[in-house]
Amino acid sequence: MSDLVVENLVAGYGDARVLHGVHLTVGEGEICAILGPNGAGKTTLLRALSGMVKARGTVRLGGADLSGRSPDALARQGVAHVPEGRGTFMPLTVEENLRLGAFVRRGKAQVEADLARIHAYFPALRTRLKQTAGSLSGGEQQMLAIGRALMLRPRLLLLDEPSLGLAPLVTRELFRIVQAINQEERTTVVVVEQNAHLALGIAQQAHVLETGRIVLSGTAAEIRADEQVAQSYLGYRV
Ligand SMILES: Nc1ncnc2c1ncn2[C@@H]1O[C@H](COP(=O)(O)OP(=O)(O)OP(=O)(O)O)[C@@H](O)[C@H]1O
Repeated sequence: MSDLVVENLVAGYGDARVLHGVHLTVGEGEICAILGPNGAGKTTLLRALSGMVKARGTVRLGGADLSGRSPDALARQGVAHVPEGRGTFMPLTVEENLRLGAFVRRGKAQVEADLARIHAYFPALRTRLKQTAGSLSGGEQQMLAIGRALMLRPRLLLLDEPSLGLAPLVTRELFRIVQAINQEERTTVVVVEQNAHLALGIAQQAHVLETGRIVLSGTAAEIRADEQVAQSYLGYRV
C-alpha cells in the first residue's frame, strides 16, 4: 500500500519554477531513494514535502491530505525533515537539541522514552549529552540531526544528503542505522543522496529526478540495472 502519494507537485522560488509536476508514490514503511544531477530539484522536493517551500499539487500521507500545509502542521502529522547541512543548533547541547525535536510531543514520560530510544540507536550521543552540538564531529552532528527528527516519532522521514562531508566508514554506519530505524519503526523514508550505491543499497525503490521531473522510477534493483543510471550515478556500465 502506498503511504506517501505525490501528484503533480509544482514548486520553486519566486518566479523560478523548479519542480514541474512531480508524481511519485512510496510504499508504507519503505525506503525511497531520490537520485539526480546537481540542481535537479531534489532538495526542493524535500522542502516542498515538509512545507519549507510553498508547493501546488497533492501530497497525501497515510491517506490524509497534507497538500499546502504549513511546516508546523506537517510536523504534527509526522513529517520530519533532516535538511542538507543538518540544521542542528550549534551553541545548544546535544540534549537540548534532542528535546527541541519533541516540540509536538506531549508528556514528560513520552519524551524521556523517546530520548532513551534515540540513545539506543545512537550510543555516541548518549555519552555527549552535555556537549554542545558544535563540538561534535560531522558524523555525530548528522546522528544528532536524525535523532532530533526521531523525537517526532515520524511517519515520514526526509533525509537530504546524509552522507555529505562524512568519511565512508561513518556514512556506512549512518545508513545502517537509518535502515534499522526503518525496519524497527516502519518509518517511511525518502532519502536524497549523491552516493547512489549507498542509497540503492538500503532502498526498496528509487526515482531519478532531472530538471524538476521524475524521469525514471522503479525498484532499487531496476534502477541499478539501468544503463543511464549506472553511467551517470554509479560510475560503471551495466
Ligand atoms: N533558496 C533558493 N532560492 C532560489 N533558488 C534556489 C534556492 N534553492 C535552490 N534554488 C535553485 O533551485 C534549483 C534546484 O535546486 P535544488 O537544491 O533543489 O537541487 P538539487 O537537486 O538538490 O541539487 P544539489 O544536488 O546541487 O543539492 C537550482 O537551480 C537552485 O539554484
